[in-house]
Amino acid sequence: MTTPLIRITHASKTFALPDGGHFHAVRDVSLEVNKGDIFGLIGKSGAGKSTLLRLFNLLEQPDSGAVFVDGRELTALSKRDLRDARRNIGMIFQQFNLLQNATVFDNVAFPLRIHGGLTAAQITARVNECLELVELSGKTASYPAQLSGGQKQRVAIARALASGPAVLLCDEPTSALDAETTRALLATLRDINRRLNVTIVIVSHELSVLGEICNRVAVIEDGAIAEQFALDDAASLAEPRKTALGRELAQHGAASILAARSTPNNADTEAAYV
Ligand SMILES: Nc1ncnc2c1ncn2[C@@H]1O[C@H](COP(=O)(O)OP(=O)(O)OP(=O)(O)O)[C@@H](O)[C@H]1O
Repeated sequence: MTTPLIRITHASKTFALPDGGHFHAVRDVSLEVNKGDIFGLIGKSGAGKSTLLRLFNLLEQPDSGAVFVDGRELTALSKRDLRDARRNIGMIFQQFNLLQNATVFDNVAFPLRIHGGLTAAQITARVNECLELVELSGKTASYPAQLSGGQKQRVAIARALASGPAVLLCDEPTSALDAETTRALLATLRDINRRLNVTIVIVSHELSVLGEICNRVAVIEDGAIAEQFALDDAASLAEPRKTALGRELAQHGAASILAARSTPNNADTEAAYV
């Protein structure tokens, strides 16, 4: 049986507006993400995707509701314990958010140094391991300004993975990248998910991005989950969809399943067993 690694129950988030009013960015959202999932959040601009994602590691505090990650209720932790729990949740952003005056090595070492507990030799070994993972071993001494967008995002991924998290949150990770770099970055994320068993939650407004790597998606409309379904399951894809985005994603998923079936290896497997 699959276990939920992340569980959000009845979370809501309201922002105060300058005119004294309030804006409900997230409305009573409950969802579960299973261990090993690549879970996508899609929706129009302003639908509340990023705010919802930022509730996963409490970068935004919900007004009500609870957030559980890997068996701990984040919403019940002290500041100190939350800092500790966040080592289990890496995050990357659309604009990479690297330290501009630090080298690639120091950017990746940053979370390890602030959390303490590791020797300089252990930090060096871990940083090198993470940079190897994202194929940037040759760039340790470079500064962010000397890197391409794709390379910057790879440094951000290495930094997010440095503390060995179970979860990686990705907020529009490919929006600033061209199509080819996007494909390569998605392949890296898929590899991290499979090889390291890191559960990924990814926000995007690009259908092709989520269709490419997610096994499960939720469509966000007006701060709430309009629908969610599996993209890798033909039965789930065949069910009627409530939203236009859901319909398009389901078509994308169905096409991917068909394409996978018609690749020579799978055709051989089918021929051998059917
Ligand atoms: N700190 C804030 N204060 C006030 N309103 C906010 C704040 N953060 C977000 N909002 C509002 O909440 C709504 C949801 O924002 P959010 O960034 O979560 O949407 P999104 O679906 O990720 O959009 P996009 O795809 O454009 O990034 C928007 O209308 C936004 O203006």
